[in-house]
Amino acid sequence: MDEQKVLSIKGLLDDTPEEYLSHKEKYENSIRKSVLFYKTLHSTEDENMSVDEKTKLNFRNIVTSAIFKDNSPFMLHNSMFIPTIMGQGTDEQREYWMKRAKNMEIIGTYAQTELGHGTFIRGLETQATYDPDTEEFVLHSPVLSSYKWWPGGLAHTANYCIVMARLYIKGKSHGIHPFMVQIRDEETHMPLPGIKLGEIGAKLGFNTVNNGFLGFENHRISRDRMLMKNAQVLKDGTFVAGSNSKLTYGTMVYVRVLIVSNMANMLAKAVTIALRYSAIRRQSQPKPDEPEPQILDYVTQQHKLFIAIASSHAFYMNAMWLWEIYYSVSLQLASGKLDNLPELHALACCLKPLSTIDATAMIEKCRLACGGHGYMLSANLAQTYGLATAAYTYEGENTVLLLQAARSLVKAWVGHVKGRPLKGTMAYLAGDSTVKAWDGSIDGIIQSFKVVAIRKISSVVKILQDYEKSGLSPEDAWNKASVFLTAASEAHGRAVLLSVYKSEMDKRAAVLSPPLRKVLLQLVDLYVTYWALEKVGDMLLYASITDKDVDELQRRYIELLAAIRPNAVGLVDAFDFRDEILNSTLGAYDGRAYERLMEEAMKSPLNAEPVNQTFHKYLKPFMRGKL
Ligand SMILES: CCCCC/C=C\C/C=C\C/C=C\C=C\C(=O)SCCNC(=O)CCNC(=O)[C@H](O)C(C)(C)COP(=O)(O)OP(=O)(O)OC[C@H]1O[C@@H](n2cnc3c(N)ncnc32)[C@H](O)[C@@H]1OP(=O)(O)O
Ligand SMILES: Cc1cc2nc3c(=O)[nH]c(=O)nc-3n(C[C@H](O)[C@H](O)[C@H](O)COP(=O)(O)OP(=O)(O)OC[C@H]3O[C@@H](n4cnc5c(N)ncnc54)[C@H](O)[C@@H]3O)c2cc1C
Repeated sequence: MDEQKVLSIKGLLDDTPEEYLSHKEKYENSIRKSVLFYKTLHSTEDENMSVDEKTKLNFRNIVTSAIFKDNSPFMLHNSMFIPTIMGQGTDEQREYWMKRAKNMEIIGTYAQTELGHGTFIRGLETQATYDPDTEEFVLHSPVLSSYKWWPGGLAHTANYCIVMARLYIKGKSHGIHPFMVQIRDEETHMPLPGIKLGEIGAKLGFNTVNNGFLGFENHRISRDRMLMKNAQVLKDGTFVAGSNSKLTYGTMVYVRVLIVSNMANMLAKAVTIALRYSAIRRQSQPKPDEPEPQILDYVTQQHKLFIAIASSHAFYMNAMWLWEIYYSVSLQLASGKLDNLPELHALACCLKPLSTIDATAMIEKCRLACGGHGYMLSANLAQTYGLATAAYTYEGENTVLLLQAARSLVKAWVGHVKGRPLKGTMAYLAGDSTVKAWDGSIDGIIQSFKVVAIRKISSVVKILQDYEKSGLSPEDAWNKASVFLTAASEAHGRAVLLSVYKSEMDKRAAVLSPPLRKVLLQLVDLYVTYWALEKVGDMLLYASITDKDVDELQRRYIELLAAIRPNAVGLVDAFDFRDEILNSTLGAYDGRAYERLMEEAMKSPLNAEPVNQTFHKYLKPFMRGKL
């Protein structure tokens, strides 16, 4: 895909800033641009690349950033509707639906969350009752809380959707399964009979994604609309269970992995904006006889921003590593081999939360590092924050996912104590849990993070066991210990993030030019040292670091900031975001932030006239005491 070609399409980029459009106009404008973009995508698509690959490669970098300061109403079509057909449909269903979906003959979404349930999938109330007489499913929303609520594109855009509903056959529940449901007429786009649709209203962000609600009133669909790769309903109503009920949740694992790479992208955008602005912004005069310095020369500013560059690299390396695991587990699942699914699930339940927690916090720090101009919507930092912070919640709320990971860690540890071998990314738990002496090397610090994880996991297992010995039920013990369970998962996630970033960089270092290797490894050192200082309490408690070692670490950290400073602008330029994609008055490549701020200000509708009509209508009479 030639970005130049896409970005040069007339009408893709806005003349009127989206900030000055109404809620309805924003949506309508997004549809207009999404259609323009997709027409380009299809007109220039390389036959060998699947649309899914193309949209994954390009959609994220161009559509969601360049022509939207928000996400597209088509977002769920690519990120969940298509992947669910691929992962949950039979060969025949895939053959039929993928063709229509890839060609954009239909637009879909993924409707799982309900007004009353998001996290607790087993609590979903939308019913799909099988009628063997007509070989149909009857979809019904029995109560208000069972209305689907949140799915992107559901309100006015999609005409099909994957509905996750509770399957009933002869009065018996068979759990949650995916159903392909047409929700709007393909010609008139009117909601089909028995289907209530609407938009859920304005949000902190995602205001062009068209998140909607969906209620069913005994709406009938044919039997072949249940996606039956993992479980089947035969004509006579016989239910054939899948090898693992959680295979139905496969799309969520896929998206959680996607989110890690998406956070790398979001954070890279934000730090490019903030760092470039910090290079052109001059402020204060620490030295009376010298000009105002670039704010990038303030070490506090470097402390705010350089970790964001390193974190984007770390998330990217971890995401690529996780994708490899995802694809290999997916191949194993296809051949019925399920034993690596729990580890993939646990990994995704660690890395999705940590990457979204860190990215959200660091994007906000990028905004704050730009002072007043960072508060302008034209800087595109607030919107980037809004997009990133949504990922804390969607695709599995972070606390809940960290608790899921804790389930796996506790099971692994209890098994290890009983002599069961540990494997994969949890194998290190069998390692030495005492650090003889603090080894301030990067590998030594990473080892210390592993020791912290081992110690936190083993101690929370002890807490659980003590609670149960005291008479608490396993569920109550789990809830009582849950703060420390999430802390143990975070510690495991940190150890994974650090060790994968280091090892993936070491693999690549050999092929890098010496100057590039030096700079990129400085970022690894900065990342590891930053987190050792952030988690200095854990280091003191579990990793036998002394106050002298901490002092040394602090000095090393400051030296690393100074070492990175000369390459800081080059490092964000290397993310290679076009100005149209950054979509920011502060982050443009030419550094003309002040001129762009003024240009954008003049686009405010209020600047169309020197005196607003409210002066004569309200102010003047008021000020003359005549109101
Ligand atoms: C910029 C644009 C382009 C890129 C953008 C990138 C991404 C954006 C794309 C989409 C985002 C936009 C929209 C968002 C969509 C959504 O949010 S869709 C809805 C998502 N909803 C969820 O994720 C719900 C979260 N809840 C759950 O996953 C489960 O309910 C939970 C696991 C939390 C608890 O379920 P429960 O049944 O109670 O689980 P148990 O604790 O009993 O565990 C049961 C066992 O099952 C195993 N397990 C659970 N989930 C999975 C899984 N997904 N895969 C494999 N295994 C799973 C679990 O480990 C337990 O096993 P054991 O019993 O321990 O052996
Ligand atoms: C921008 C956005 C887009 C979305 N798009 C879609 C979409 O396209 N399709 C779709 O189906 N859904 C979508 N969602 C919904 C999303 O998946 C849910 O919001 C998410 O799964 C969280 O569920 P919930 O909102 O019910 O929160 P809850 O689960 O009600 O969480 C509320 C609080 O309860 C806590 N909590 C809940 N359960 C537990 C537990 N077991 N232990 C401890 N604490 C717990 C949570 O930690 C949290 O603090 C979207 C959400 C957002 C914000």
